[in-house]
Amino acid sequence: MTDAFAFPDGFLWGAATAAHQIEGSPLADGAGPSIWTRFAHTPGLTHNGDTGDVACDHYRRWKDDVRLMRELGLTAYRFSVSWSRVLPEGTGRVNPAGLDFYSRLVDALLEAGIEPLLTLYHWDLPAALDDRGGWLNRDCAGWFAEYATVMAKALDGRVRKWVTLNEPWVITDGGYLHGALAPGHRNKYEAPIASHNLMRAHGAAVQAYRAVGRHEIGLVVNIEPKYPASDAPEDQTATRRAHAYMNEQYLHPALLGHYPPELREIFGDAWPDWPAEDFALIRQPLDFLGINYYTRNVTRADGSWPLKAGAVKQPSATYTETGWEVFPQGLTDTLLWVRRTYGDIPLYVTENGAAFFDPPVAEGGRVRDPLRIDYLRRHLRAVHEAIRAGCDIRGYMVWSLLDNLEWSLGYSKRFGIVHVNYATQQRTVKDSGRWYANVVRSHGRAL
Ligand SMILES: CO[C@H](O)c1c[n+]2c([nH]1)[C@H](O)[C@@H](O)[C@H](O)[C@H]2CO
Repeated sequence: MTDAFAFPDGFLWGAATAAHQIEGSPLADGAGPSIWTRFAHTPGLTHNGDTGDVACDHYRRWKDDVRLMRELGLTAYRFSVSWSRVLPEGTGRVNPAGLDFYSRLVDALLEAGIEPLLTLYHWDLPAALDDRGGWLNRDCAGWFAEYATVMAKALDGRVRKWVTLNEPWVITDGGYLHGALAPGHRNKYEAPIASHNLMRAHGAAVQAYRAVGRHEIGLVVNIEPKYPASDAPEDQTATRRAHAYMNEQYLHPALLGHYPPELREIFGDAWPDWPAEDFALIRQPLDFLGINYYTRNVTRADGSWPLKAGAVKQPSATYTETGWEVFPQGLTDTLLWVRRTYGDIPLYVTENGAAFFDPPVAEGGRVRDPLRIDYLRRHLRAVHEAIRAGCDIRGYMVWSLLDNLEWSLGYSKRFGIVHVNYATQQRTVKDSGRWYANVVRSHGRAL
């Protein structure tokens, strides 16, 4: 086996999931509802009316799933905590059964030699806090800090890698600007406020963690590199606008202490003058960044609201079931851009994967998913190229361990390296899962 793809010692090989997408039992044992409990039970808002009431039944099958991770040889597992399972009203009263679920999960991971990466917020805000304004209420920073303190006191030491938010861009663009995600608002004036408050909450949670925790905390952002469709000035400026809106809007305040100027141009009178002290709160020293990468965007100027920038389909490219171009070079470009722009902060690829149409489980329990193997192989090679170019990349989490609830798309899209039969909850390791296990075993050399 060549050392062409030797990865750094200690590089973490993992898989990622999120509470609402896999756990099920959203109201079990004293848990409170989240905005996704409400959103999915609102007719017409999710594919087929799919909800997270059962999902992958991970709340009850977690021991089997940890066993599965151990069989795959994973050395890390990124998961999220359901805030309203632990704090049913979002603040105040702690639900011991909720905290105990995550404590037992973490102990089982450690027992299996798997490093937990814990995401505090992966989109499932307690409904009780949404009733108080949710991310539109500046008090959310204090609510999130209180929740971070509860979790750090309970788990820090066993959990040594913490993430505050998963993808503030998707939370805002989906939940407050375009309305495709919970809480389903479509409001150009609300979006910047929710977005800014999310980042204030991120900063407050980092401060709260550091008052209790002794390990590492970071932020996870989705980055979609933008490539101009032409040299035409309007396409160049549209590309710049899209890049600022999706890729700089969160890393700039978190790491540089200011927003890119294009945001005022995009939102116009909907972009407030933020209090200067907010940026001191938002810009907290971070131990790492998590980068979620799926695809790129070839961008041209168009009439879309409010960005006036849209994607140009690439005729010769392969596209996934979610309509995303397969473009591994974009991952290398992204990782190098982050290092160039924000310095040598340690990085994890905290999500990367693809939904393809998977055939049913064949006789003998095989799921042939060659397109996913090709996608993962090419993207892992792209990670290695960035490492060779000097990026300090410390781990890779495939999205996802299990087929799961793809938010508003319901169960129609399968990202897992393990197939889930939702009727029987039978797990079947796909060919991509066996392939990934071999890559992990060889520490990347089998790429
Ligand atoms: C816009 O793509 C984002 O980077 C993105 C893709 N994904 C995500 N963020 C979320 O973090 C996951 O919960 C999704 O299940 C996953 C697959 O859609």
